[in-house]
Amino acid sequence: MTTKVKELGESLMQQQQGLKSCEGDSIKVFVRVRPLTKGSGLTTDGDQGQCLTVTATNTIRLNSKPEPRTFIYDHVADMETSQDSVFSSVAKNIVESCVNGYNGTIFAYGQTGSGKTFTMLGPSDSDNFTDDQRGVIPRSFEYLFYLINGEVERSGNSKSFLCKCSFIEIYNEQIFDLLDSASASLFLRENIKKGVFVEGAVEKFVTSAAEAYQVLKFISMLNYTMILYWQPSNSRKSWA
Ligand SMILES: Nc1ncnc2c1ncn2[C@@H]1O[C@H](COP(=O)(O)OP(=O)(O)OP(=O)(O)O)[C@@H](O)[C@H]1O
Repeated sequence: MTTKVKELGESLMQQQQGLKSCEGDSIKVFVRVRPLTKGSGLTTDGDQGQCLTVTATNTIRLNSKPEPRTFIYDHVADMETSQDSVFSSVAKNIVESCVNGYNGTIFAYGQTGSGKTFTMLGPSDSDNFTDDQRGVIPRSFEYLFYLINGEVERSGNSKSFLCKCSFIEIYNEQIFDLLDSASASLFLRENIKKGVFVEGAVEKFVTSAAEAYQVLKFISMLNYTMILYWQPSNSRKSWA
């Protein structure tokens, strides 16, 4: 337990040092503390002392020895925080900005079993488009199309939106198209009109949250794990 607390402390320290170098608030860091679920090997095994405590909506106290340490983030979700509440604090503003013409990224990072897939997609054994526990991605699809439909209605159909989605995997510093498993690795390009883009990646047109979710389901059926960033050396992966 002590080693675990030390490792966690070092990891939190590194994250905080990274934060200090970020100017302004265009990058926000949210922490979610996952519950100790039965059967996952992540219970406290009789030792009821938890290695950290959420002391405020933006603060974690690490119960380290000899002194506890406090870390501050933009937002901290505790073990009881619902999927809906995580969506509201993490993704809602980004989806709204997106409809107003700004780029946005939501990136989940954490060690294996820490809850990235649960947070981003939902429980592994459910239909994550209808489940109450569905995660940030299906909720973002729904909210995006809710906002789009509202805009179109308010404009008396004079406004229209075009939505396309791509799914790519970055593995060993190569980019692969998950919507075209036959394609060779792709290249990242940049131009004035499009900004940064992946040349040749398949783009699927979608007109509703349900359609966007069907594309996501297609990827899952192919047994891909939607890994957009992968560090094979320590088997950590991230969702974006
Ligand atoms: N906040 C939570 N509430 C309830 N269960 C959770 C929560 N977070 C994670 N879990 C459960 O913990 C287990 C591991 O979570 P998950 O698969 O999301 O981790 P991961 O970070 O994606 O792991 P990996 O990197 O190995 O794929 C799953 O059974 C998931 O349902």
